[in-house]
Amino acid sequence: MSVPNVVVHRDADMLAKAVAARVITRLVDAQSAKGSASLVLTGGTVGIATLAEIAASPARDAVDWRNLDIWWGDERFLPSGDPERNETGARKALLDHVDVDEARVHVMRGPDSGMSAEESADAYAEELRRAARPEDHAPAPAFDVLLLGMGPDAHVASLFPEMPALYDTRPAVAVHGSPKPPPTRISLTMPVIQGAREVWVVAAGADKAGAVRLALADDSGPVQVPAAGARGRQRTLFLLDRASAAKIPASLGRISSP
Ligand SMILES: O=C1O[C@H](COP(=O)(O)O)[C@@H](O)[C@H](O)[C@H]1O
Repeated sequence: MSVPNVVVHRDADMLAKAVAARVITRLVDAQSAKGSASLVLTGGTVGIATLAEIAASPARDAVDWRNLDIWWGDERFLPSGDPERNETGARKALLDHVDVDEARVHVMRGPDSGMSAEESADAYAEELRRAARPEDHAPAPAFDVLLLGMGPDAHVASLFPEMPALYDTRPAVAVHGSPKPPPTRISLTMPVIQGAREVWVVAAGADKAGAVRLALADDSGPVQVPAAGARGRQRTLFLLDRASAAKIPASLGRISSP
């Protein structure tokens, strides 16, 4: 697993713009190297703002959108089209504006599919297994970029502190009793997150400062601090605004943009 690098931007708006530019560059590089790329989306405030900035970027069509697999780190278990679904936010902000191949948009199904949360998680786990290649050495693809938002409680995806999903080794799981509404969710598990080539944790706002500090502390464990387990195989980035970076110890290296 890689050691996190921290990059701090002026504010949430600049953060979303800068992450959007990074996503575009990383996808273009991956597609140049191997023809296609994979991107895992997150919900949440900065996550969706980043997608809107990708859509607004003049460089957005440098990405070959049809040669991209799109996955989600988590989903709120709500019917298709519900405004609280991460999928709905992602479609509105980005996917409705670019020429994606629907067959490569891997949504986590909601209750309108007729599936229970467990069945939906199992179906997603199966889809991940089918997409994994032998060189991934895992029951899920080694995603090029896996984006994660983070809550003030340090949750990432729908992995909340101390909850059973944090011990699960299946690729995807149903989460019940989420402390953040809605209570039922589907989430990738920690081994799948840690199997991604690059994990980028994106956070903004003073309410996240304590969680950011804990997520970067050497002595935090992922059961109490799920974001402390958010590490990629090759690269981990914590992409922050100044407010969320305010409690990081001065001794921890970081790059600050103007
Ligand atoms: O519920 C969720 O929350 C987190 C963080 O959201 P934010 O609004 O505090 O940025 C998000 O990463 C996750 O995907 C989502 O389902």
